[in-house]
Amino acid sequence: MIELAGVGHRFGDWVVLADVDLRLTGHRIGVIGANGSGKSTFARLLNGLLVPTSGRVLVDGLDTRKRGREVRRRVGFVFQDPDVQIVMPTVAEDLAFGLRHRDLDRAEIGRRVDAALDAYGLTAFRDHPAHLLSGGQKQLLAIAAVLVLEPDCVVFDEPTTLLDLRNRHRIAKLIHGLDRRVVVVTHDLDLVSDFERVLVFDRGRVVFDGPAADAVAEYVAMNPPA
Ligand SMILES: Nc1ncnc2c1ncn2[C@@H]1O[C@H](COP(=O)(O)OP(=O)(O)OP(=O)(O)O)[C@@H](O)[C@H]1O
Repeated sequence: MIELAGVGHRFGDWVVLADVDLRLTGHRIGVIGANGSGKSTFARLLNGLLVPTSGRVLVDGLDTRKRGREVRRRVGFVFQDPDVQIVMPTVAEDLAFGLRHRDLDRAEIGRRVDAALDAYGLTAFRDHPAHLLSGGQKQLLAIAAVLVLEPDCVVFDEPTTLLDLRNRHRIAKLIHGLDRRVVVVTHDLDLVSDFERVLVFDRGRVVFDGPAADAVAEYVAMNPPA
């Protein structure tokens, strides 16, 4: 359970988020809204990548301000650009990286890496230099590297923006098939079109919170053609 209570965030004097009170229940939660409306900032608050300048974010009751490490074990984060997330030279090493900081022996790490390679269609690329993968493969690897750590919830910040249509479909399918809570920030309205809950952000506030079709209609109505 992720809960935001009286959350606000500013960068210097610039108010980016204000008065956000939410309980993130439900399996799939979309986040849409205009450029600069605070979506990415909101997403980063959910696993303590950022801590709010006012209010509290609690993950299973743990305050992100004090318990960031435990929070990040529960809530994984996938960045828009996989290049900022891929840290090791090869695909298998990158998948193993996060697992090394867990209390697991080498054999178990190997088993989990093999399972992740298989699950995400990356087995043929096991020893491939990660930086030479295609954009779509890199995004798959970045997602796999988060999922291999088995977080309860995964936050995606614009996961399809840099992808061609084929890879966009691939990532959309993967997100839809996940058996854990997902929070997806996106301008790709189709990606969240069947989510049970979509938040619409406008100038740092949540202005709508409801089923996808209604949220998208609200967002479209807020932005009529010029
Ligand atoms: N590190 C930072 N320092 C100062 N201002 C920032 C910082 N990060 C974001 N901002 C500002 O905060 C506001 C909200 O940014 P944010 O990235 O959360 O919006 P967004 O809704 O995700 O936008 P987009 O759809 O364009 O990605 C913007 O005005 C942005 O310029």
